[in-house]
Amino acid sequence: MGSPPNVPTPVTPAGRDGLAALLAHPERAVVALDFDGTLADIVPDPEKARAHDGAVAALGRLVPHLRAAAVITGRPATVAVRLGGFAAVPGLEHLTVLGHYGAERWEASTGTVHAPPPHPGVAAIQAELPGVLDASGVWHGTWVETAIERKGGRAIAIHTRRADDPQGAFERLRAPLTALAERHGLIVEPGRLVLELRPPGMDKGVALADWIRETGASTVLYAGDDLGDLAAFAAVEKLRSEGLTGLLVCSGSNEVTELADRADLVVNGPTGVVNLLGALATGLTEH
Ligand SMILES: O=P(O)(O)OC[C@H]1O[C@H](O[C@H]2O[C@H](CO)[C@@H](O)[C@H](O)[C@H]2O)[C@H](O)[C@@H](O)[C@@H]1O
Repeated sequence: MGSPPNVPTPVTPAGRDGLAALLAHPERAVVALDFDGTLADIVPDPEKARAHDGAVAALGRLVPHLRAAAVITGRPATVAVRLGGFAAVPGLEHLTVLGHYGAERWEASTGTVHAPPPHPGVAAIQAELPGVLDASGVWHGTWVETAIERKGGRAIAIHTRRADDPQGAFERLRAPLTALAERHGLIVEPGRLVLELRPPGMDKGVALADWIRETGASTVLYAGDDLGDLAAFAAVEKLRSEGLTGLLVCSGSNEVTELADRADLVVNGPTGVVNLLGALATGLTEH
């Protein structure tokens, strides 16, 4: 099957193979997508993020053609389900949402979440955090009132998007928050104007590779926008070296460039991702 109309051509041979395999045998292919910045536009208040217009509808049309689909996100799984509107959607009856970088798992088929016990370091960090932030020299102004995202007690994210100098605040907080995380056995996951303190031992690459293995798929499309997605990109690159076919899609932004350099296809943010998903769905439906 040639590429359907409105499906952009990947710039790499491996990406073109991945796309061709997905179109030829969608029943052997899986699609995995990041949430913030990929399926949802970046907004100043994390609680106000929502799936981009048409995202859920496009997924609802595409996913029934596929072996499986997943959202892999740094958000708690239930938060992504709520903000994305992924529950009880026709076509998404078997969607999987892997939250907290893969540590949590929500299944649309049952509505249940599996999660490990919270890491004790998170509570300890929560207690020490005000002192560390006060000592940073940037922790003042109205932005601080909404900058801490508690993430269900399983991680803590400090957002600088609403600071007067977002990048400056990010840089100034990075070292003290890294030291704080390390004191309590956590790691710092840097993202788009966010520093997240979270338990080690899981990342989107491990989560994606395990899930692909579980589905038995031979082709994967992965789309992401942020540094946390690099592990998933690396996992797809490794699986490709072992014979799997795959298409790496970057949801492009001017905040993060690292993924664009490694992607087979760069699209214009969540709008471009939704257009791609919709065009794939249309192509597979009309085939
Ligand atoms: O893995 P993701 O689904 O991409 O989640 C990563 C982090 O995304 C969220 O923060 C980002 O989106 C916010 C809403 O648009 C934005 O305000 C913030 O600047 C971005 O970094 C989320 O709030 C974090 O908890 C996630 O870890």
